[in-house]
Amino acid sequence: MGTALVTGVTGQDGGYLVEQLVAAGHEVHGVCRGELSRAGELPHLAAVGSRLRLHRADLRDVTALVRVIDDVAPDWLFNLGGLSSVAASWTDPMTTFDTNARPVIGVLEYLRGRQNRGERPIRFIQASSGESFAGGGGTIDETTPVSPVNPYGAAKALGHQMVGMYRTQGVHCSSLILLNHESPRRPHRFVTRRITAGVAAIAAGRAGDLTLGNLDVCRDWGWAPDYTRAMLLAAEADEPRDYVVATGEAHSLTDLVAAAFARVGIDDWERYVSSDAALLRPTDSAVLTGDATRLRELLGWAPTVGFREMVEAMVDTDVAELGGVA
Ligand SMILES: C[C@H]1O[C@H](OP(=O)(O)OP(=O)(O)OC[C@H]2O[C@@H](n3cnc4c(=O)[nH]c(N)nc43)[C@H](O)[C@@H]2O)[C@@H](O)[C@@H](O)C1=O
Repeated sequence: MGTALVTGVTGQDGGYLVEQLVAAGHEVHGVCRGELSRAGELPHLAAVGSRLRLHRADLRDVTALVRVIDDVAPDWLFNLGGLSSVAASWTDPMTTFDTNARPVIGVLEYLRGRQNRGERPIRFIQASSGESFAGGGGTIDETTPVSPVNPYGAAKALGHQMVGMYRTQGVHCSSLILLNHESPRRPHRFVTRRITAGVAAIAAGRAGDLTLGNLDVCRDWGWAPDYTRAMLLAAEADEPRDYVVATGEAHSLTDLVAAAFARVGIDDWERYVSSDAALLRPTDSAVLTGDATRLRELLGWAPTVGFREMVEAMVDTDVAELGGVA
């Protein structure tokens, strides 16, 4: 059994990864920015109890982060932390860079130093993003050139590229290029949860409409626990590599809205949905999907939850939270 250290432990992916690591019998440490007690109160983190040990460090303070890594000396370091919203990256590009790019460089430098000193190597898994490749449009694989269209994609692109460079220096580091991945733990600022929570509120009679941006965008929406399982597989693989993590299926936002309303028995959903120009993103790629052939063939990965099942699980959770359909 190994020891894992996870940054971004309070996020959607951090939580699922912790649960999977604990279930596999590993010792798990988590890094979080805020009060440790508040992180420990998240029900799914509280449920793993003493199998998870929390450490406080802000990713913007690379020295503090490296100190935690040095203290824990894990076998695997999963870097999932950082500002993850494309929309927010336009309002705070500096924090986007400081949390998504700078710590990656700092950590890789530390790992290279460890290796040069002959210390036990730590395997590094970086959560990269399909957004770093959005400029080309269409389907991305591991050979697609970097082409970000927003500060988030650019900051993540730098982290991804640094991983590739430090791999040439002998550091055991892999970059997982994650397409959109969702779950009932997805924060409400992301579109899937906005939709499923909005549909649940309409079904419960608590809201009259749902305001969205561009319904024509197509994305490759997968099930978040499948994506954290890919991270574990990459960590266990002897050879470090880049891997695209995606279902390979593109769905429009209209498909998603229709599937969510169908789950609560509403077919004439158009009358509930309106568009707000403030939610449009002019530089957005119309279509973004991924080809996970490498991950499937080399590591035997496959998604376990399809698009409709994912939407339904999210709607069901939101409906249950509101006490059911009116
Ligand atoms: C791969 C990437 O995936 C995620 O970033 P995202 O794609 O920006 O996620 P989202 O759910 O905010 O937008 C999805 C699409 O939906 C469109 N859209 C329409 N109407 C609304 C709307 O009303 N709200 C939002 N949020 N989006 C809307 C929006 O313009 C975009 O085309 C993160 O995990 C990120 O960390 C990451 O790496």
